[in-house]
Amino acid sequence: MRLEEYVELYAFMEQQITTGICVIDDNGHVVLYNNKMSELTGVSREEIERRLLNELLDVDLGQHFLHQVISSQQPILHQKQTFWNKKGEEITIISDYRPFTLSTGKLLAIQFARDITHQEFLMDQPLSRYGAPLTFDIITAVSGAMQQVIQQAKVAAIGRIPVMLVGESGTGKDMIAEGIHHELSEANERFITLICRRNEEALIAQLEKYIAESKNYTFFAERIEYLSMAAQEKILTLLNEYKHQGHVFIASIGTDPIDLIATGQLSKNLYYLFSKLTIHVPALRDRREDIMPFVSDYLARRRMNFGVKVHALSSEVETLFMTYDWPGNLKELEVLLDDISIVLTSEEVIELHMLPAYFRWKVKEQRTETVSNDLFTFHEKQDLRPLDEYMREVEEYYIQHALALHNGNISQTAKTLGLHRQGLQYRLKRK
Ligand SMILES: Nc1ncnc2c1ncn2[C@@H]1O[C@H](COP(=O)(O)OP(=O)(O)OP(=O)(O)O)[C@@H](O)[C@H]1O
Repeated sequence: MRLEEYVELYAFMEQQITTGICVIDDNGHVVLYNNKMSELTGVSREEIERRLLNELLDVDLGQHFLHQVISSQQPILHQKQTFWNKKGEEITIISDYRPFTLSTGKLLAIQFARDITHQEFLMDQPLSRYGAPLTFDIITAVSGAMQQVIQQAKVAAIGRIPVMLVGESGTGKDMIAEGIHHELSEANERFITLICRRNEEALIAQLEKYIAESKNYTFFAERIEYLSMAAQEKILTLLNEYKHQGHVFIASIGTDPIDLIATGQLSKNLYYLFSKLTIHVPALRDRREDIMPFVSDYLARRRMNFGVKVHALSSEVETLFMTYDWPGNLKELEVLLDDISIVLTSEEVIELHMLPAYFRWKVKEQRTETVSNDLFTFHEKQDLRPLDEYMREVEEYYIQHALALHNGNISQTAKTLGLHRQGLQYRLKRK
């Protein structure tokens, strides 16, 4: 085939393929953007070509990764992202980012984005970030309190007892529920998460479908207090109706069940049905011994999956981690480590200046008197960070504050901040 014919064919294929493709050059300009990518982001090709990617996209479609690939010349694979595109649609993709050098020496980075929005919607549970079944071995449980949690969870698994997991957000109740599923005396067909924060009609339909099957399932109703009373009563009826089948039922709540019942957020009868065994999962601040083992485990996974060298925290960072209160528990620690590691290449130790500004602010807020100013002043060149990165951290901090002042009410917060509700939701979720 002649070169021109090949180019013609290539152009056709590039626009027909169902993988989103975005290519940037080493100046951050978008040099190729196919139809599928436009469909995913809601931004037209004409709008985007020859412009700077981060100028155009309110959508963080992995600019960090594209820039990182250009500078490191190393591929980054299998990155899952959920975002709201310009048309307000929730999209989930899995991307590979690869470097490419043209014969002219020009450096490019290519993103290949696989659209898994539909599968994600149909899936009963979020993709496990461990890439392996979530057994008890994966859970960090060095502290006596967590060892006891695992012990109780194993008893529940052996006896196939309904369990209520009680604990703050981010303590890993979902992992314990899945751990129980993998430890069952006789294996169940599947672990099905009923996400109570989403559409409750869909949730009831999902439960109705599976519960009537002859196969045995493990149902995990995550944060059951988010359901309306009517939905809770419906679940209760279904569970009673099928209680003689071999299904296993687990539920979680975020706070004390007695308070939830008193405030009308939790059905007393549903609570009794689940709480043959109630397991309290302690907050991270009450089991600080689990912090460093979790960090070591996280860094080991990072080294294995991304080929980075990081293996430790500096003593200042370790002290900070051990004294901070972690209101978002292990999930907060994990997200922070994600944010730090995304920019790591050859560094071996995480130093104080690598901590994102939003985290320094949070620490400062918690302990205004005790924290040294060093955390917030940028007097060394190495403390400076790219402006867009810094501004995003400021933005996140500001939004979190505004939300707290509005008691978590998204509509009111969005109004105060002059954003559409969807825009605020996108900003909250892109973390
Ligand atoms: N003990 C743990 N060991 C390892 N990872 C943990 C542990 N606890 C939490 N994590 C991390 O935090 C995530 C769980 O956080 P998640 O917010 O889902 O917890 P949760 O208690 O189920 O919260 P929610 O009440 O919001 O449903 C896991 O995906 C895991 O990555």
